[in-house]
Amino acid sequence: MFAARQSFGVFQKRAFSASARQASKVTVLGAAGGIGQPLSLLMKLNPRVSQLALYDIRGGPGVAADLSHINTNSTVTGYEPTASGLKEALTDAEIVLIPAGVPRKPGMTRDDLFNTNASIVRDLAKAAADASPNAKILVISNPVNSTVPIVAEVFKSKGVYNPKRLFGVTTLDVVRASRFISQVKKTDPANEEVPVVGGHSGVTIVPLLSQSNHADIEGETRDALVNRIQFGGDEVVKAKDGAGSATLSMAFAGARFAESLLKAAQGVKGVIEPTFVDSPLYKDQGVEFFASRVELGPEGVKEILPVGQVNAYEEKLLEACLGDLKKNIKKGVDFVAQNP
Ligand SMILES: NC(=O)C1=CN([C@@H]2O[C@H](COP(=O)(O)OP(=O)(O)OC[C@H]3O[C@@H](n4cnc5c(N)ncnc54)[C@H](O)[C@@H]3O)[C@@H](O)[C@H]2O)C=CC1
Ligand SMILES: O=C([O-])CC(=O)C(=O)O
Repeated sequence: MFAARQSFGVFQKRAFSASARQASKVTVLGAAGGIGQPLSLLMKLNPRVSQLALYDIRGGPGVAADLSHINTNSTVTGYEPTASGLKEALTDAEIVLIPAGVPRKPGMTRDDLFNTNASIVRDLAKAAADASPNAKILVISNPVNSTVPIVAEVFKSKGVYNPKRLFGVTTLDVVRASRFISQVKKTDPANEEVPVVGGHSGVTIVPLLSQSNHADIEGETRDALVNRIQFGGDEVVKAKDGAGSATLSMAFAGARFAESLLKAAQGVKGVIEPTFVDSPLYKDQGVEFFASRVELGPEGVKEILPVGQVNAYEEKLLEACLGDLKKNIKKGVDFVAQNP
């Protein structure tokens, strides 16, 4: 008990000095949704955030009024679903989190969401390129493998694209990998880190168990674990039975990634997160975006770390990933070319 209280005190003290260092406005687009609400709550609890701007096509001001009663120092503002509301929400943002769009129902793939979510993300990206061209853009809306290239193309068309500031949020995959491996090995997930590279759907999700604490996992146990990490999203979609996909674990993961970016911006060194970015790693194979471990810095991406050594099994997983990923990326790029 004493140790727990003591570490809480240390956390509070560090958090206070961080918040005193720099004002950080965080904007959430899609803030009234299943992910948006708990994600906004976690941002309201983050002492590194000074201003929280909440926008949704419905319900933004209500969520903002509710959260604004929480006794942390940040201000919370909800915006009307108008062009000027969106512009105000985005102006001066350091971080823009985008969980706007429809979620899956059982039987759907993430790619089945493309027709609806592509135009939602394109339009929000246009507004962000105009109102907050220097913000770090964190794309949660699926299919991430395509929506991130959509944002890139929109920013390019407006002459404000900076690949260091665009991120597909794949943190949930590493959160799941850490939890699932700890269940297999009966360990504390706090001590389990499994790099997950590639993209964010099915076989494009490539867990590198050989780089975890348990490189010895083999055979059926390995196959089942890899499959569970790749299709963890489906597990939740099925259990929710038509009521959507992961929201609470995604809010946790999104808040972790935003916190890492804020930390790096506020001077903390050595912050590393896996994320889906404009990446040189497989460009020679025509794959422009790829998730890998990335060191974050004040500008966003500081250094994209290599995939590292993989075994023959993982080499095969990577092959399958790259084929699908290339198609998903092209679909996003083509969409903006055909529907500017
Ligand atoms: N990257 C990841 O790991 C994950 C991504 N997702 C994706 O996140 C997205 C959101 O999921 P949920 O929050 O569960 O859905 P939801 O339907 O509960 O919430 C989406 C919200 O977006 C809003 N919205 C729709 N169009 C908008 C627009 N043009 N501007 C602003 N807001 C708009 C809706 O009004 C709604 O409040 C889905 O596409 C889902 O597939 C979900 C889980 C994990
Ligand atoms: O599975 C989905 O549709 C939502 C998602 O991306 C995830 O939970 O990883």
